[in-house]
Amino acid sequence: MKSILIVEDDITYGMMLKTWLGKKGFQVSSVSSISRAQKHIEAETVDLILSDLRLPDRDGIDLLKWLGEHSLHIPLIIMTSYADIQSAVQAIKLGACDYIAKPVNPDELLKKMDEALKPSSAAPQQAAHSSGTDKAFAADSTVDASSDYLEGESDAAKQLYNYVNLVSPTNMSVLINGASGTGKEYVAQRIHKLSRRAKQPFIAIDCGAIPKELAASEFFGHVKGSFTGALTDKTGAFAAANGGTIFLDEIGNLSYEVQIQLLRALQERKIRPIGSNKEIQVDVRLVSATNENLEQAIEKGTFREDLYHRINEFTLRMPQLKDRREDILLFANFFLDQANRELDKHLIGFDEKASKALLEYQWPGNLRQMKNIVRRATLLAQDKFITLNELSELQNQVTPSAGMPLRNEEAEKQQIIEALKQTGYNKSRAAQLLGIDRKTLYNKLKLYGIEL
Ligand SMILES: Nc1ncnc2c1ncn2[C@@H]1O[C@H](COP(=O)(O)OP(=O)(O)OP(=O)(O)O)[C@@H](O)[C@H]1O
Repeated sequence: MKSILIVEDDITYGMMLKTWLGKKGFQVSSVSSISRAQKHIEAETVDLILSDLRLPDRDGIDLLKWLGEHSLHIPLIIMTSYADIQSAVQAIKLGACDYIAKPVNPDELLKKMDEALKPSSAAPQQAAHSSGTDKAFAADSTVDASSDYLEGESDAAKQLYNYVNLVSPTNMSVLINGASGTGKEYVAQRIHKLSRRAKQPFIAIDCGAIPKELAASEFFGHVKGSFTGALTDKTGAFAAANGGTIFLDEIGNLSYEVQIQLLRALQERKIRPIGSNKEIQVDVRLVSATNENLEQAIEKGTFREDLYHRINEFTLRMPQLKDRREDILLFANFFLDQANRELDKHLIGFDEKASKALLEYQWPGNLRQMKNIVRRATLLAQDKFITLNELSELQNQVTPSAGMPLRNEEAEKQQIIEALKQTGYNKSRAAQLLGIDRKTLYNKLKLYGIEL
């Protein structure tokens, strides 16, 4: 597999390019300055460099000169938003094999890369972006699968783990966005395991669970006597995670004051325990998770925009279980195996009706709910297979054409919301499920102020 180095200071653009080339079967690294590029080239094999022209420290031309001075014959394609002919000509004179104007046209780039890789390629017949190497790329992404972890085979899962594999080795702050129980913490651990920090600590903090007054001490530690109740010195999570990864779950729950302190710690890479006058240098990678819309929280003024940008250099969106149908039975059987081991049972699987019910259920609580339901069913099952009898929870969802009981307005509103969730917000199907026509559903959405 050919290895490509992208030198680009626009992180989002670099990441996009990296993802795309990764899918084409290249092994891609991305750095954002010339000095980092030099370090990378000294440490790793690079077959081709794609470099921006203007970078924060120096420009692509300097990189070319440096390569020449070090007799490194690595083909380099200049990418430039300022497709000015002068710089391009100068770059080519200095040994760049080509240049391409930004925004880059994908086909044109692939063609130029092909050209650039040809002369030095040891095995030219092995086209780097053939479907064969695409497969190799996918296979790479599943290495390290441990028995307590399942990725899934749906498109949504493949896309998610493609991103996880891309972002893990970087130092980027990752924000994992998704509904409760979708596996956000699992993904955070995965990012840590696949990073260079894997041997260092992974410290998880549930920001929703720590009392407001104690949050700063949890993060940064305190010295004995610094406040009532500080009976001993305490090491905060940042110091404990030094060299490793800190995972802040439900980050939207942090108070405004703690957000300010957190931002400072991230910007300056230094923390000061409460009551101490000594600052401690820390090197921590941040992964955060939320199930709320932080952009809305910013608009409401409850979440700081500057912190949001700090924690969100890369966003991962967790798919809901109902949107990864191909994975439902995989996970159900996986949780069954886990429960078998845990409860010392030997069930074989789910019978046909049970499997159908698993597939039809909407899983509002996602993987966590499924794991609990399967564990309970495993405990209850008398025979070799789990049947509908052990899956009574699955019967509680709104059933088709039940007709909507006009109990009270709140109950009706909740039922509409539930039906919408269960149908992936498809109004026609939700109306069907509720036993009312579409028009009535629209009227009720308006009446209850339900916005989609
Ligand atoms: N990929 C996976 N493979 C196997 N089990 C998983 C996977 N993802 C999640 N789980 C299981 O589902 C449960 C819920 O996952 P997790 O706690 O990561 O979800 P979450 O999105 O962080 O939830 P919350 O928002 O409620 O904190 C975990 O206890 C774990 O057992």
